[in-house]
Amino acid sequence: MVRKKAKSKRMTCARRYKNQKNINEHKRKERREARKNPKSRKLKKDPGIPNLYPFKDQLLNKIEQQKRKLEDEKQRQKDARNSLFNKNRKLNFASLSEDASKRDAEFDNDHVSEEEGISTAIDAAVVGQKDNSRKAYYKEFRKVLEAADVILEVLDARDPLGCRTKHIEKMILESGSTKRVILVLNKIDLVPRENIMQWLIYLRKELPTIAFKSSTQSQRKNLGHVSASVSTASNKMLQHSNECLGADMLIKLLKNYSRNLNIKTSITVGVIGIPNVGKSSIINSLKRSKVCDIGATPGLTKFAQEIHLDKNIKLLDCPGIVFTRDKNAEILLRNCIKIELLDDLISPVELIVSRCKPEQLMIRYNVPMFRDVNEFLLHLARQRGKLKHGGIPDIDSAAKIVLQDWNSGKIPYYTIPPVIDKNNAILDSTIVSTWSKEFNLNETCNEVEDQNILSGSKSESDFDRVMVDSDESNN
Ligand SMILES: Nc1nc2c(ncn2[C@@H]2O[C@H](COP(=O)(O)OP(=O)(O)OP(=O)(O)O)[C@@H](O)[C@H]2O)c(=O)[nH]1
Repeated sequence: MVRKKAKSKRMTCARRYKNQKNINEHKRKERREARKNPKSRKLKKDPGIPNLYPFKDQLLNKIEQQKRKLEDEKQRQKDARNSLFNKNRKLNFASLSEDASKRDAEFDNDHVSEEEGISTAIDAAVVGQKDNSRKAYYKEFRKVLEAADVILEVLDARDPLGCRTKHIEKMILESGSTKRVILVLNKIDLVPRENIMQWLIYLRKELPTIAFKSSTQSQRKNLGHVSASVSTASNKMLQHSNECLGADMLIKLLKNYSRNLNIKTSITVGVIGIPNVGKSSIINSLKRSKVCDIGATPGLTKFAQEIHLDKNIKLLDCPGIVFTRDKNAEILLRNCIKIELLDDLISPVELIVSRCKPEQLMIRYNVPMFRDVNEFLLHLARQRGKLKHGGIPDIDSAAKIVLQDWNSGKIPYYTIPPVIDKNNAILDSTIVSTWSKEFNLNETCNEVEDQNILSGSKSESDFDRVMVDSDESNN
């Protein structure tokens, strides 16, 4: 029997193109229809098991049992993970200390004596947050701490004490190791210059401190530096510039240290601080190119990253860590916890509203007079079109807007340093004088250089300010 030859499906190009065009047109039409009538896009609801099905009860029981079994299994795995982690935590200390002992035996001894303090930190870093990655961040943080010769502790100039981790500083300094700590007061463009000067005086009583503004330029390479030696007049023009300020002074300090200690190889400089203070931005500014990812979301840096600034200086970027279990409104205002992880968005906004003048918020958000935070958020939600089904104002979305503005500096705020109390000082005041020679502090970090850096920044009279109490109790 002769088999009939199958008909070829080949067609002319013209026909194929025409078919494709028709298909595209059809899909476009479907999309348009779906946009016009979103309900039609919804998946059909599962009708469930029909009542007439004779074994409905048995089937439902079986499903229920399976569900319960699955939940039990999940809980069991969770418990096992937790107990394993608790067991490992102590081991981690031992192994980390072992590494440290290779570098510096004394550091290790003190570290063990500080176990209580660090344990609190690790608890804080791991427990009580929905973000479990903090455990990994803490490990990276320890690595940086142990590898660094000089540690740059980055503080947000708007609330330096709120960002400071004094127990870590104390642990490093009292370990008797040769590690040095420099405080970097970043984001000075968000604070009036008089206030920065006050903070520099306050902080320099305990540790070398420099004022810094990271570059916020968007290009990948050739990020600009402004030298402190440029004239005051031209610096004034930099008031709104995106270029970096203070990099020269910082590099000079590090080079002085390397030269004075006659270090032939490179020095390792660890950059630490709570999330979002600008650690990665500082590294990018020093390197003059975008070598680290930066962004307004806290917790962007996830691993320690090594960057070679030049043959003498190696920088280590570090994930930011919050050293407290507490999640009170004060801490939330430091932008160190992701807004998405907050259970209560209203309390921090309430704190902001209580600190701002009502007129300030009314002008900024173009809302009418309000009596309390709820009324303010209702106005704002309506004004910004943040509405839920049925036109109900979405106050959570409105609260997010306010928190984002607070953190990005659109609502300007700053803190005043407390009165210097020698009896209350945690760090020994002799530290600065001892280190002064190593860093040539008197030559590099003096008032004239500071004035040069700050001459372009805004003065107190230009600020419609919000005053915040300087609170370090949570660190
Ligand atoms: N205005 C201003 N903004 C800055 C400055 N430095 C950093 N920022 C901004 O602050 C935000 C956080 O900067 P990052 O460098 O990502 O901060 P980080 O400390 O590395 O953050 P994590 O990776 O979360 O630990 C970014 O939106 C930066 O643009 C500064 O000097 N001035």
